[in-house]
Parts: sequence; structure tokens; C-alpha cells
Amino acid sequence: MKGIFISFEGPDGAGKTSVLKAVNQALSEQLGEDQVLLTREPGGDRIAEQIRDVLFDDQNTNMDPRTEALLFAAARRQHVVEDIEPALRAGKVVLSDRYVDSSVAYQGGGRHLGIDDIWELNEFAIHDLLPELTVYLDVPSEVGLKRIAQHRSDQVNRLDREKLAFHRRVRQAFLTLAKRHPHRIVVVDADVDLATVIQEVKQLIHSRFPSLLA
Ligand SMILES: Nc1ncnc2c1ncn2[C@@H]1O[C@H](COP(=O)(O)OP(=O)(O)OP(=O)(O)O)[C@@H](O)[C@H]1O
Ligand SMILES: Cc1cn([C@H]2C[C@H](O)[C@@H](COP(=O)(O)O)O2)c(=O)[nH]c1=O
Repeated sequence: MKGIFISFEGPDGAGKTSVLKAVNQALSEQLGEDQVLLTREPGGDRIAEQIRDVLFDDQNTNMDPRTEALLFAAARRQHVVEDIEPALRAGKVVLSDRYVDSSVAYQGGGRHLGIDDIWELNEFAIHDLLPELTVYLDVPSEVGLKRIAQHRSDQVNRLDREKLAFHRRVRQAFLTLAKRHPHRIVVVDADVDLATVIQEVKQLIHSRFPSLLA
């Protein structure tokens, strides 16, 4: 495919949405808004957004972890087919707020379902479509959760509310994935001020794709 696929990952409150906003703006100014697709998981298209509503419904506290893993993977499949692949075929830059590594970290690590089993489940969903670059924003779990509690307490979802131990397992799984895929996943220290993180991420994207953010 002709386009460029970049995913952004991190524990809750790492700053993905804030960094993506800045990167999307800079890329849209350079390439034109129609050449950049900013999207998110779970979600993107109508069907995946409907699955997102089921996943984050506060009444669904009894959702089985495997059901949860299957729903995230199902939403991802729809997102790949309806949004990501068409945009890449059209030569666009795709920026995705979370992708397959989130399932491996949250369901594999956080929910104890196992990194390898969740990876295998998601291989069926993504059918070899991996990002060329995954920007992993790393923060201690306490820092991310504190940011959300301080600034975004009105938008807390079912997973944000999990205990600290869950979020620590999520971070450890992300770090394990970064070790397993050192070329694709680049760890960025996000426990510094936002302007510094944005600057570092822009430099990283430019160094990997010299025509971008030149
Ligand atoms: N480097 C930073 N330093 C201080 N505050 C930050 C930093 N990055 C983001 N924030 C703040 O932390 C809060 C969460 O940031 P943001 O929504 O970008 O994180 P996120 O990774 O997208 O979270 P989630 O995965 O839960 O959606 C926001 O209020 C944001 O302004
Ligand atoms: C894709 C994906 C996401 N999650 C979790 C991670 C977060 O807690 C929420 C998404 O919230 P955001 O504010 O939109 O980042 O869902 C997950 O557990 N598994 C996944 O595959």
C-alpha cells in the first residue's frame, strides 16, 4: 500500500490524544487535511463505534475478559477494512490513537489473558497490517491516572477505573512489546512537559520518514 501507517500507544493519560492533535495539525498543514487520516481505537467507523459503546457501557461490569478481547479485535477488523486500508491505498498518512498493541497490553497483560494468545487472536483481525512506526508514550501508571483524575475526570471509561495493579501490568506488557519489536515500536518518555514530548515525537516521525514534517 502507498500510504504511511503510524500508531500511537501508551497507558491511560500518557498524552496520546494531546500529542496526536499537534502531529495531525502539523502534517495537515504540510500535506493538506485530506492527506491525513486521524482515527482511534476502538472506533473509527460506525460499526466499530457501536462496538466501542458496548465495551465502555458502565452497566457491562460483568463482561468476560475474553468477550472483551474479542470485541476489541472485532472493532479493529472493521476499522482496518473500512478506514485504514482505504486511506493507505489512497496514499494518505494514517495516525491511529491505539491499535493492536493496546489489546496485547490491556487484555493480554492487564486482564491476564496472555501476550501471545492476544497477539494470535489479533493476527486474525489485522491480517498482516502492522504500522510502519508505533510511537509508544511511556509514563508510570500513577502519573497517567493522576493526569486523568485532575483534568479529565468527566471522561473516565470502564477501563480507566481499573485498579493500579491492572494499569501497572498494562505498562509492563507495552514495554515487553517494545523489546520484542524494537524497530517498529519506539519508546518516548512522556513523563516530561507536553511541549517536549510533542517535539520529540515530531523529530522521530521526521527521522523515520524524511519527507514528513520537513
Ligand atoms: N506531558 C504532559 N504533561 C502534563 N500533562 C499532560 C501531558 N500530556 C498530556 N497531559 C494532560 O493529561 C490529560 C490526559 O492527556 P491525553 O488525553 O492526551 O492522554 P491519552 O493518552 O490520550 O489518555 P487516554 O488513553 O486515557 O485517552 C490531559 O488533560 C492532558 O492535557
Ligand atoms: C484499542 C484498545 C483500547 N483499550 C482500552 C484502553 C483505554 O483504557 C480505552 C480506550 O480509551 P481512550 O480514552 O479512547 O484511549 O480502551 C483496550 O483495553 N484494548 C484495546 O484493544
